[in-house]
Amino acid sequence: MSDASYRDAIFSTPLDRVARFSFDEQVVACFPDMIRRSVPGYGQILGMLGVIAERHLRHGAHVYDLGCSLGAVGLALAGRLPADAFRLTGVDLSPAMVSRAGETFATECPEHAIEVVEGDIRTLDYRPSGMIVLNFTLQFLPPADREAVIKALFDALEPGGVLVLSEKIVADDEQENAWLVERYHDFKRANGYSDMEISQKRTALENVLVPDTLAAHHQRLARAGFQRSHTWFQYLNFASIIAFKDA
Ligand SMILES: Nc1ncnc2c1ncn2[C@@H]1O[C@H](C[S@+](CC[C@H]([NH3+])C(=O)[O-])CC(=O)[O-])[C@@H](O)[C@H]1O
Ligand SMILES: O=C(O)C(=O)Cc1ccccc1
Repeated sequence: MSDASYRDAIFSTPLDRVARFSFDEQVVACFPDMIRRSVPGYGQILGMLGVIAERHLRHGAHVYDLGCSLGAVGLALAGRLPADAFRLTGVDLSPAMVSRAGETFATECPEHAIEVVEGDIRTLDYRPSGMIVLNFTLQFLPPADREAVIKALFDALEPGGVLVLSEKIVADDEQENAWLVERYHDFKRANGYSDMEISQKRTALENVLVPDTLAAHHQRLARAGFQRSHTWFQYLNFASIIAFKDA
């Protein structure tokens, strides 16, 4: 398969009926462009994941990248840490994503111990790990399934391990939320998306990407057993949390 990446124009023509958003071949082909133009702070978060791994990961520990898409998290870690510093398993439900990610690691960082597996993070048999990353993935699980996954990740983490959870969020306060969503749409417009693209994608994501509040995330992490969790990044209605399992 070609590794070409295209500009995201998926919602640029008027559709009679907007289908539910899915991570199919069409999305895979333009995914790097889509996520960079649609997720405020995406590049900054990736850069910081390498720094967090340097600080918190025991040498040689195992890392999970859950909902790895094209492998951006693994590439960010491999760009910053030597090959013997960690082993990584990327997991994704989309076969199109998994095959492209596997090819990318083989060409970009063949020395690093990185594997990609097709699987559902709700049913995976987790191995002990030092760091687990959910970079904009939990938001796509049905809300009722999220608690059990976070509990399973707490159990899989070794003492002293960290979970990094990046998510689109909704603010508790209605006015604050309206302002954040309006400015988020401005952000997309500034990145070249038309009003029609913004509106059709919004429809496609309804009931597919269901955001939680930051408070709901922190409470769920605490219920799962995490002793501490901090919001370390927020840019409009997108945020990243780090949660710690005591050593
Ligand atoms: N149940 C599931 N099990 C496994 N994977 C899933 C599941 N549900 C959805 N996915 C996968 O989660 C990924 C979410 S994208 C992650 C970006 C990446 N982390 C990045 O840092 O570039 C975020 C976004 O597109 O906003 C997709 O590849 C889905 O196939
Ligand atoms: O584009 C959006 O509206 C988003 O919320 C971000 C996003 C990015 C990539 C796939 C799905 C959602």
